[in-house]
Amino acid sequence: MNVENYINETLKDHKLHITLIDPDEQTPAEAVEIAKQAQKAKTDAILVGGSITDQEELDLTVKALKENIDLPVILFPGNISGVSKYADALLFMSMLNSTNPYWITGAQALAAPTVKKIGIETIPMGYLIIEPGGTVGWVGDAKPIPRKKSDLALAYAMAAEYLGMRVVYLEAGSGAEKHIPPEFVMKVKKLTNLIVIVGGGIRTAEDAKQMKDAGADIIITGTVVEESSDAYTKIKELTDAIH
Ligand SMILES: CC(C)=CCC/C(C)=C/CC/C(C)=C/CC/C(C)=C/COP(=O)(O)OP(=O)(O)O
Ligand SMILES: O=P(O)(O)OC[C@@H](O)CO
Ligand SMILES: [Mg+2]
Repeated sequence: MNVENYINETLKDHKLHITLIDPDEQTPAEAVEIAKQAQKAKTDAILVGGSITDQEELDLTVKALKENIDLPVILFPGNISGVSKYADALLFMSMLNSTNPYWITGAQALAAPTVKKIGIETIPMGYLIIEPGGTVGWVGDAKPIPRKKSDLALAYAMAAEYLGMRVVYLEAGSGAEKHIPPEFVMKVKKLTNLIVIVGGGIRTAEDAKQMKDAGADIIITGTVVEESSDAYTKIKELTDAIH
């Protein structure tokens, strides 16, 4: 299965909700339980990654997910340790507004030979950090885009498209108090042909609907599910708003 085709085909019918699982937050068995609930609640794929990733834990988690669920498993690498041969695809991402070349092209070069060896599908993606930016912004030495400066995000997104990327991820940071302003999504959607992913601080059906109405193609949630005692009900609330 080609994951990018799956995304594009699904988009002909509805916008996507993707459940983010951080392999460092639970055991592989617990990750499978969450993913099963997410699948039952009709999430469209599972994203696996975190700002700090132990490669062995990642492999065990991805392997367990692939053996037990029927959804695409996509890697969201926080560093070169975020690559696993068991996944279906890898977001081959560059943090375009980092101040440190390591996060723009360095990690990518270091990971490339491994990516080639395992032959995993890669999806070229521009990763943009918007205020507050959270742990990811701190780890990635980002210069977060101010919440009032959506034009800056648009300019970076247009550059991402001209560089040949097919996806842009507008990130407020995991657990952000507020998700990104809808205006960011509207502008990028209107003036590029990129698949627009949004994440960070999306917690409720209302949040998700606001992002969907602004034009987001893929809505990612991680923290709400980590914090919820009933993953199924929480994800169902989100997928109902998005689909
Ligand atoms: C292409 C390859 C192999 C690597 C690129 C690596 C890059 C550019 C990383 C950017 C910087 C970074 C730290 C990204 C992390 C993205 C991510 C997986 C976030 C999700 O993690 P959560 O678990 O939600 O967040 P916390 O870790 O903050 O809990
Ligand atoms: O954990 P949340 O706030 O859902 O954020 C998800 C993702 O955008 C983090 O990289
Ligand atoms: Mg985490």
